[in-house]
Order: sequence, then C-alpha cells, then structure tokens
Amino acid sequence: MRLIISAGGTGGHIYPAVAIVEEFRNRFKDVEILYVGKKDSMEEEVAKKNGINFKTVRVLPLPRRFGKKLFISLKELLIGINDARKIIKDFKPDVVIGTGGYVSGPVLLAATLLRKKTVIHEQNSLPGITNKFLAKRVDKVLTTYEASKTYLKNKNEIVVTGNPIRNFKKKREKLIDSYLKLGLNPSLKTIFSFGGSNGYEKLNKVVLDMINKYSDEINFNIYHQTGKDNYKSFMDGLKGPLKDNIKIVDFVHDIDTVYDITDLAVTSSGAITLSELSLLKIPSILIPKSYTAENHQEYNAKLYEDVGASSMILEKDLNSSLLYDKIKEILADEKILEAMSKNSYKLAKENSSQIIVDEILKIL
Ligand SMILES: CC(=O)N[C@H]1[C@@H](OP(=O)(O)OP(=O)(O)OC[C@H]2O[C@@H](n3ccc(=O)[nH]c3=O)[C@H](O)[C@@H]2O)O[C@H](CO)[C@@H](O)[C@@H]1O
Repeated sequence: MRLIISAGGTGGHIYPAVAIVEEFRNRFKDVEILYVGKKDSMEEEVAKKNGINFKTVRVLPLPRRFGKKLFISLKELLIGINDARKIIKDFKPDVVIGTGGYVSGPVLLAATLLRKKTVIHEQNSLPGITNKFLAKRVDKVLTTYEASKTYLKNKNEIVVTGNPIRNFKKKREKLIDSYLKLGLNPSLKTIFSFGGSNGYEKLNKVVLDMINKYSDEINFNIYHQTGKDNYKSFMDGLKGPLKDNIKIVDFVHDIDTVYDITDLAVTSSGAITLSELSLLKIPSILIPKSYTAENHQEYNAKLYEDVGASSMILEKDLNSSLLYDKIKEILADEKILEAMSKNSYKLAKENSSQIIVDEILKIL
C-alpha cells in the first residue's frame, strides 16, 4: 500500500495526519508513506521527527481580498499543483489524504486531476477554507462533527469519524520518570499551560505576570509552553530566577509525557487539543483564542464547559489574579478534579484513527 498525506500550517492539522499515519503503520507493515508539505515548515519538522519521508510543494495562502497579492498566490498555486503532480506521478500512491491547511490544496487538487483516490478529514465543526474548496472534488469527506456536514458538499455520504489522535498512553499514570524527565516535583500537583501548537501571546502574558507576582507562594508545578516565537520575550520578562517547580519551554515534542502528569490543563481551545484532553480525561481551564475564524474556539470551549469538563475564561476577562485564583480553587478540591476528569471523557471519541483508516480502505 502506498499513500500520500498532506497537511500544514499548525499542529491542529499536522498531528491528525501523524495519527492517521500511525494507524496505517500499525496495520500494514509494508505501507509506504510520503508526507507532502511546505519547505522549512512545522510539518517538515514533525514528519521527519516521526520518520515519515517528506517532499515539498511551493504554495502561498490565498489572501481573502482582491489585489496584487492574490495574483502572486494564484501563480504560486499553479506552481504548487505542478510540483504536486510530479510528486504524485513519481510516487504512484493508492490514495492521497488531506487533513487541512492551505498546503493540502494543491496536493489534493493535483491528485483529483490525476484521478487518484482522494480523502479529506476536517477537525473543526466549522470547516476551514481549503477543505470547503476540496470537499466537492474528492472521493470521500470525513468530519469530526455532524454539524460540519452543513458546510461541506460531496457526491458520497460524509462520514463522521471524530478526530484522529496520536498513540498516547490511554491513562495518566503520573510516572516518577515523567516528573524527572521534565524536572518537576512529583509531590506537587501540576498545571500544564500551553496555547496550541504556536503558543498564545495573551496566555503568555498572564502566566508571566502570575509567576512574577506569586512565585514565592505557588505550591504547584507549572509546565508552560510559550510557542517558538515567544520564548525569548517570555524569558526576558521574568523578574527573578525561576523556582524549581516552574519550567518554561518553547514547544513540547513529547506531549504524552507532559499529559501524563497534568492535573489541570490551562489552554486555548483548538479542536485537537480538546480531543486529546477528553481521551486522557484531563480537566481544563479554557481560554478561547478570540481571533479564530468565526470565533470557533469559543464555541469549542463552551461545549466543554457545558458538560462540566472545563472552566472557560474569555480573553476580555483574563488577568493573572483571576487565573491564579481559579487554578488554586480547582487544584484544592479532589472532588472537583475528579468530576471534571470524568466529564472530560464524556466528549471523547475512542478509535477515531481506526474508523478513519477503515473508511479510507473502503474506497480502495
Ligand atoms: C489559531 C487557530 O486557528 N488555531 C487552530 C489550530 O490550532 P492548533 O494548531 O493550535 O491546534 P490544536 O490546539 O487543535 O492542536 C495542537 C496540537 O499540537 C500539539 N502540540 C501543541 C503544543 C506543543 O507544544 N506540542 C504539541 O505537540 C497538541 O498535542 C495537538 O496535537 O487548529 C485547530 C484544529 O484545526 C483549530 O481548532 C484551532 O482553532
């Protein structure tokens, strides 16, 4: 079996692609996989870290307004389709799969022109622009939510599969090893604060402020991810040396280890992050990124708040003392933590990767 997979831009598109690859590898020992993305991108780094062969196409995002930039992007899109055609002709895949991000546009488009079998997966209830465009043209559309069907048209029935999640440990075991690896104190509760794959400036600002104000009294571990571009400014903003129970990183490659010891996640509400928290039964404080398309992160967070899995704080209300008080309140009460953990699992969808691979196999 030979397959091409393409997704780019953010972890929310790239990690579902990795999860699908993992499931194919579990089932077919001789599967040949090629990841197609942009040069020097997050997808290139992640694909290579996961031992997936990687090839590049040239592509730019399409600006949403008419103008000179639109012509440059359209020209680049044609070049990208041509790059993808060459890669597909050379690799001869049985199927080409896209999990979103604009780089998957030319790849899937070229595959349809070459009459290859094609499948896309959408992670959010409100589909991204690339998937909306591709849906009409591909052989199969898979979604996470029933609601997405309203926005996507396809000649065949659209199948709801849930979000594919990487092969994480199914249960948090709080292994001493995990604490040691991360340099944290095993006798303290742990919060993991992170802003999706690219970090979150507003969250950085309040976590920094919280550390600067309350460092001497914080009696839990903090593992905070800043995002690659914001690490330096975060570290420059610290008013004193970090205590041993606080660790700051730019990006977490082994997120499974961090999830293992997380008692409470403080995070934005991207679709994949939420699916992971559910599967691992992790309670959360959610701060939706307010600038996301159609405010979909607030919609996501509301769903989790409504089942009692999370407490939501809107950006406009966010400040360090409010966040600190909320964290202390939740961590102090085992019963609250337990209830949130149970409720988080109510929104979990097990076996999504298996269902997705089953659906792909059906069209081959
Ligand atoms: C700003 C924006 O538009 N964000 C979108 C983007 O978010 P984003 O790319 O942030 O995606 P998610 O929050 O859904 O998922 C992040 C993924 O990256 C991984 N991770 C994250 C941080 C880290 O240090 N290490 C790591 O491995 C997480 O485990 C997860 O697998 O895609 C999501 C899914 O399409 C959307 O719902 C989000 O709204």
